[in-house]
Amino acid sequence: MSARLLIVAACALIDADGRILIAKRPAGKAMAGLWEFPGGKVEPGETPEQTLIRELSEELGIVVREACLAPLTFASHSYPDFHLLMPLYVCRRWEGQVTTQHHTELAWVRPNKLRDYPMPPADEPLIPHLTALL
Ligand SMILES: Nc1nc2c([nH]c(=O)n2[C@H]2C[C@H](O)[C@@H](COP(=O)(O)OP(=O)(O)OP(=O)(O)O)O2)c(=O)[nH]1
Ligand SMILES: [Mg+2]
Repeated sequence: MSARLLIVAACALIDADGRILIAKRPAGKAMAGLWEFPGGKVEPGETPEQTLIRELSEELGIVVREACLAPLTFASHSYPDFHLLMPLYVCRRWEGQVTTQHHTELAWVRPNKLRDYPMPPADEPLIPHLTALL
């Protein structure tokens, strides 16, 4: 069996208090209502870092520099219709105010509270990496 491989770049923004930004996926999209790390599909010709700079601007209205994106870990998860490969970056420095341009809701959450927010199944193995980091 072979599934389409989808590469999605995602980012955990971390604030000065060590809280992580998660965002509720909008209604009408796959996995609506689940909490995710902002980001999106890596488009043809993009590096994952370029994808994140674009997506964080589109989705949150902030400006992120490539030097401020640090790779942390990745998710590799088979959904029924595709296989998700999702590098997760962390970012502690950005310009502008985080605002919702796309998601239903945003939350700044301590790593030990992430399990209170339902996330896509691909994301669950990422949580211990964030707990270890912070
Ligand atoms: N951004 C993001 N996507 C995730 C996470 N976990 C997870 O399974 N996904 C899945 C959901 C989607 O099937 C896929 C792509 O995410 P997306 O909807 O953000 O893609 P995108 O921003 O490019 O949006 P669009 O062009 O489809 O509107 O990755 C996560 O933590 N963050
Ligand atoms: Mg997205």
